[in-house]
Amino acid sequence: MAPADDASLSTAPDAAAVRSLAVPSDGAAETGPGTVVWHRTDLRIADNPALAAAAAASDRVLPVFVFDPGFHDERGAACDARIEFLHDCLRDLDRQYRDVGGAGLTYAHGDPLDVLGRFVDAGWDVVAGATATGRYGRRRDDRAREELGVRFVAGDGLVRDADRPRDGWSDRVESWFASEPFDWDPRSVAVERVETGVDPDRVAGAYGVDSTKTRVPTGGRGPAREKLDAFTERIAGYPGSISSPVDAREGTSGLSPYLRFGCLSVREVHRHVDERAPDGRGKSMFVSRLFWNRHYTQKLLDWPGWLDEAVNPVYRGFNRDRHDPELVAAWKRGETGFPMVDASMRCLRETGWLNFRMRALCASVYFHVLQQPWRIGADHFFEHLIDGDAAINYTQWQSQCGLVGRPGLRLYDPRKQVRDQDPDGEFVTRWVPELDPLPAAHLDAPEKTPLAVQRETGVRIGEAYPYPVVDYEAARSEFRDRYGAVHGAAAARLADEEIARRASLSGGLGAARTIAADHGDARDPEEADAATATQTDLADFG
Ligand SMILES: Cc1cc2nc3c(=O)[nH]c(=O)nc-3n(C[C@H](O)[C@H](O)[C@H](O)COP(=O)(O)OP(=O)(O)OC[C@H]3O[C@@H](n4cnc5c(N)ncnc54)[C@H](O)[C@@H]3O)c2cc1C
Repeated sequence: MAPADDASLSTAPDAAAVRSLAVPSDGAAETGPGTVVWHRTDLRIADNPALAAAAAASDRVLPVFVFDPGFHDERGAACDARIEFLHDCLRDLDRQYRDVGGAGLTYAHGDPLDVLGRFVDAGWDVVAGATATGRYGRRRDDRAREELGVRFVAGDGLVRDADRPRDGWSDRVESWFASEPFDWDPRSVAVERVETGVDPDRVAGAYGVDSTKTRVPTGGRGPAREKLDAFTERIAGYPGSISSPVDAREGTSGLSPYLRFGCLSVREVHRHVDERAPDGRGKSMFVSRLFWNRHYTQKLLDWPGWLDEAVNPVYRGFNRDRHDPELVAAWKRGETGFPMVDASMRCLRETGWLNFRMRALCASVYFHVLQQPWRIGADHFFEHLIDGDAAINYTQWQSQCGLVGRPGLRLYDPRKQVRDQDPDGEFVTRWVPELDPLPAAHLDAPEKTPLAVQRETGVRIGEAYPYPVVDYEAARSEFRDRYGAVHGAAAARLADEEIARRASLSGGLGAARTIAADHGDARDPEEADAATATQTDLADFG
């Protein structure tokens, strides 16, 4: 997005406004004016560890969201639709505070350290929920802790207090799911607010936020609860609707953007489904996804480098020498000549959402077939996904590409995905309308359509729609050779404790050592066709 009149938004609130917040006359001055709750990705007042801690510590809390120019200006990695979704969530958070009798949410703007520093100078304490972040966020939070004394409150189910976080991890997460939510009593604290002149509309105007995406859900806790209720009703149909990109749109929960911005806590979702959904496969599969959410987030907590470089050093720079900007552009635009990939990439760009299988397919074709550097692809996803969550997106990309060094590379065949997941061509022709006149039988590989059919339907491959940008079989086999040549070395590196820790496998260091022992230095990686491979089961989180 282009900043429109960024200059009109200075750092706010200014120090005078912060000082002007009246200090209560009841002696609270001795303990300071109160506690600021710095909201980040926890845009709710229920089951919020930082808010509960603030309310326990002070009679006055002041909830703040800081619009950080680094997120909103040209350095920001989020598409406008994700920012608009965030803005919905913030308006909703403001309402949540008002609904319980508080004054609402304070919208601040500027470098969070500058903004929070003004409160600290005026005597306020600051608390925030601890979150898993990449290196930038970790540096920011470290500075906030060291320079301003910000207290980061854990309570998101991730393991922070153990030398080996993966030992007994699933038991700990399970007991966190079962534990009581964080609570606070709005009648026992005054929720304060300071007027800053900043609000989501002004920020949108100042930074030129204006999304062109369609079908983007409305952010906020209200819409999130509606989705959760509706999904709980239809959960029995969940297993049958996960894989097809058409069925998944209405069949999976649609909760990912709400979980990403913390409109609901993962624990709240777990509890709701546990208590209200009928027992069965749908429920157990869904609950295992909530574990995956925590599993991938734990990975980023364990190593902030996931966003920047391959977790296994052997794969650092893999595909870099093959970087071809035209191939990357064709993938981004949805013009690769592989209809399922093209439909998915156009759908991602227009709606900001794809189901798991299509995300995995696009990542696989990008890295294994087009053989392009993984980070560019992962960044593109992260930009366009409404649920773009650094912790899940980059770790999933590395897993799907095979950068960890585990055996069992998942190579998705884009043509098989059409036959299996979209046999009538509904998804493909919705997003690649130029193929609509072709009989569905040719949609898996339009380039093989007999010329007579091309003439008859007017769909000339090479004109109306491109030939595949690479020869699929040749590229796949070449990738296997290149990958296989170094996989043994990569697996062997998992014996290195430092690498094993950062890989943060669900089975801990033991699992990493077993892979190194069984597969280290092997000549060929084991391969599993993703179309038949099953994903990690809940039982694997031991
Ligand atoms: C390359 C790639 C990138 C991805 N990037 C993201 C991302 O940025 N943000 C994101 O939330 N999910 C991401 N996912 C995981 C998954 O595709 C989405 O969570 C899911 O499609 C969201 O739709 P839903 O909420 O309807 O899912 P549901 O099937 O209803 O699942 C419920 C919740 O479980 C969690 N979940 C489901 N599948 C996974 C998974 N495989 N890994 C981790 N958590 C999971 C999510 O929080 C999701 O909202 C990615 C997957 C891949 C392969």
